[in-house]
Amino acid sequence: MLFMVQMTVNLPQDMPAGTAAEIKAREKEYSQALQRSGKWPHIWRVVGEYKNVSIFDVGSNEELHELLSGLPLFPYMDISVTPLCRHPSAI
Ligand SMILES: O=C(O)C[C@H]1C=CC(=O)O1
Repeated sequence: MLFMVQMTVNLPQDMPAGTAAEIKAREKEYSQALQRSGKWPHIWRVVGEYKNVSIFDVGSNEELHELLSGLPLFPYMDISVTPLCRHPSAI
C-alpha cells in the first residue's frame, strides 16, 4: 500500500540546540533504516520549508501509523497522509 506523507516540522523556538541536534540525529538514523528496508522509498524536501513529501510503501494503515508515531520528531510534526493507487494512465 502506497501513501504520500507530508511532514512539517515545528521545533519549539526555545528548544536547546543540543537537544534539537540529538533528536535530528536519531530521526536521520530511523529514517535511513526505513529507506534501506524499502518501506520509505522517497523523501523530498519542500523548497523553502522545514517540510518533506515522502512516499511510504507499507502493508497496512496500522503499520504506517506505527512507523510514523515512532519518528523521533513525531511530537514536533504536523503530518498528513494521503492513500495512493496506480493512475490508469501510468505506463
Ligand atoms: O527533515 C525532515 O523533513 C524531517 C525528518 C524526516 C526524515 C528526517 O530525517 O527528518
